[in-house]
Amino acid sequence: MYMVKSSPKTLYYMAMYFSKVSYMCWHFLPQAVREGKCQYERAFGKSSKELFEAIYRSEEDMTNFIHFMDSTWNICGKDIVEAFDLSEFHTVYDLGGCTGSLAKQLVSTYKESTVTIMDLPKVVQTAKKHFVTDKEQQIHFLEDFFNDPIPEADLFIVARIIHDWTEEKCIKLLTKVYQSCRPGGGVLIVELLLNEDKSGPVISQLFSLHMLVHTEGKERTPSEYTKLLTDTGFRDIKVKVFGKMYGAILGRK
Ligand SMILES: C[S@@+](CC[C@H](N)C(=O)[O-])C[C@H]1O[C@@H](n2cnc3c(N)ncnc32)[C@H](O)[C@@H]1O
Repeated sequence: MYMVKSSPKTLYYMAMYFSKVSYMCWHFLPQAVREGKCQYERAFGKSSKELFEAIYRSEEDMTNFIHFMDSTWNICGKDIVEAFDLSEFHTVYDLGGCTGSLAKQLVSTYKESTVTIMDLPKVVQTAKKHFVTDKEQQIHFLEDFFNDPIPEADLFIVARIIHDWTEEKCIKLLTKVYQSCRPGGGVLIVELLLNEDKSGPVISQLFSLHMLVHTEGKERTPSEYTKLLTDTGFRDIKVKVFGKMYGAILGRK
């Protein structure tokens, strides 16, 4: 079910990414801990100044990564979209929504909603060509969330985005989201959550190191996410911990 490439629940691409990319960066864990930074340059000789240029080093690397992203939500996307009742949010933006895997789960649960994905141009191109069919008319695409204006909407999804970036960039993005959010609208953060005292779960701790060796970010506790949201203007923060991999946090404007 999980290892065969053609299975609807395949984790083949995740295994390939971990063994071909993550493993190479983990090799430099001591340096990452000492320097507090990503190890792409040592592992692949590619500067990580533009993080996703390093992650998408080649067409093959990009395709593998976005397949890996896609596969997660085929397995646990339903839990995420049902964590809160999202039926009142009709215009939804999935920022860094990649192939549209979570967007598909959302529109299949909430028939009245449309989702626009904002992602980097080459991801958008590949997603349109290979992942989203013409039948999925509730799904649209736009580009760069850091540099382009984010249009007004009822709900913004930021799944596995905040954990990629520095505090400063997270604040910049969430402030933009707050400004584009309609009054009464919301933001849904989806991430692996650490216990408040950071004593676990082991999977979140491991992923926090994983983020250290190959991104600018880290995993956080529910109160750290709550603070990021309240600092950028959101209120009525609700947290849903499933006891599985990912948790969800909803903030309102
Ligand atoms: C860790 S992946 C998460 C993908 C997806 N949200 C998910 O949970 O499967 C981060 C995503 O952010 C996208 N991304 C990175 N920089 C971006 C930018 N400036 N504007 C839009 N998307 C960006 C990447 O291409 C990638 O799809």
